[in-house]
Amino acid sequence: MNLPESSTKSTTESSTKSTTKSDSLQHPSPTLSISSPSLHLHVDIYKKYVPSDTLFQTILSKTTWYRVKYESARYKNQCETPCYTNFYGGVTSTSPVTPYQPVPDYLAPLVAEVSSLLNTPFNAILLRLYFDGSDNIAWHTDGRKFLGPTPTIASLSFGGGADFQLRKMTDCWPCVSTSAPNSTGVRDDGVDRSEPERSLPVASGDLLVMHSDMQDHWHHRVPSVRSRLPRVNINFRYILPTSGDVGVKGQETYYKYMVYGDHKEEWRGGTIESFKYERLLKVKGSMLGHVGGGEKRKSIFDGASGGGEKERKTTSIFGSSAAKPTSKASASPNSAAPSTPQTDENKYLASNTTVDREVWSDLSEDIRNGIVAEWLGN
Ligand SMILES: O=C(O)CCC(=O)C(=O)O
Ligand SMILES: [Fe+2]
Repeated sequence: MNLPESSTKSTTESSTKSTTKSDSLQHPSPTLSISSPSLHLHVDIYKKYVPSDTLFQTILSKTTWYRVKYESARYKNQCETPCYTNFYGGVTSTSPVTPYQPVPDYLAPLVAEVSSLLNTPFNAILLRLYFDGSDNIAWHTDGRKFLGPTPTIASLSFGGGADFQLRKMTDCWPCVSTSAPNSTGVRDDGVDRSEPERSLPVASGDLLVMHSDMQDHWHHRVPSVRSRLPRVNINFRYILPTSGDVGVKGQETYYKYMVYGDHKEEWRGGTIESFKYERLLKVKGSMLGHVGGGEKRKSIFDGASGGGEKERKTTSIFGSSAAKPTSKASASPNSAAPSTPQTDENKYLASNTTVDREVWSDLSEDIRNGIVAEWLGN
């Protein structure tokens, strides 16, 4: 928030998304914009959008978290969501049957600021607490009818870093169908295996935005990792007020899977199990001990992506792939030994797995494009 205007926007293929709004003087430009209409891939990243950890601490101390339990209609078994959640807002606060919790006062200015930045009047937020590295969210799309055809989804991270991963779909779940234009006629899982997965490291304060038609073509997830410091994610959604019953039902679904699961009445009665961060720390805190003196960020290349799946080729723009010899920036990050000249390029390559906003901005256009092109698999 209120980042200086010095950050430089980098785009590939096209830069159709305008950031030159009338109030752009107050808003930062994305640190990085991925815009590939042919791949339907549209991601903007604002590194360190929130520069301090104050808000993170406030969220941790104030939020009531739920670990939602429900019976899966598909698998007919008891499920528990794989991280702690809560949900606020939505289109209606008046219906006696529709659940609604107002956005807390201390988060309202943030919602207003992100709404203004992205020109989207977000009216709902979804909070997730990944207490440790085992908490995760599986492959999914955020596309829902009541969010409109090309929803802008903003995702703000605090605390421990994570790999935000993307995989291309031939026809996005849940609408996998044999009648899709590019369907082979065989019903499959809809994953486009010809396209490498992407992995974007996100750190505390980073705002990641998916927009345009991306939810129809890409899944995303945050996999388990061997260790991670507690991480909070705020996801900003705009439920269309005009979406009528569909919107109200959609809102209810969010509350079901983020708040009360199959225990709506207990929630209403105030007896559903909930968690405060302090309590979690007391009960589970010792497990964080093995994180040791600090969190170890792992790139997907060293097999720490977790999730128990067979890994496919994944590229990382901020991680070690940036050091692969497909661009001028071909030295290994570790090769930035003391004797290496401290050029911007070398500083970038030496900069761990997280891009340094200043260094990235200072890289020449062709190096940035080379790295982005590599990330896109071009
Ligand atoms: O934690 C994240 O970065 C992503 C969360 C997410 O995808 C969601 O809430 O839909
Ligand atoms: Fe999501």
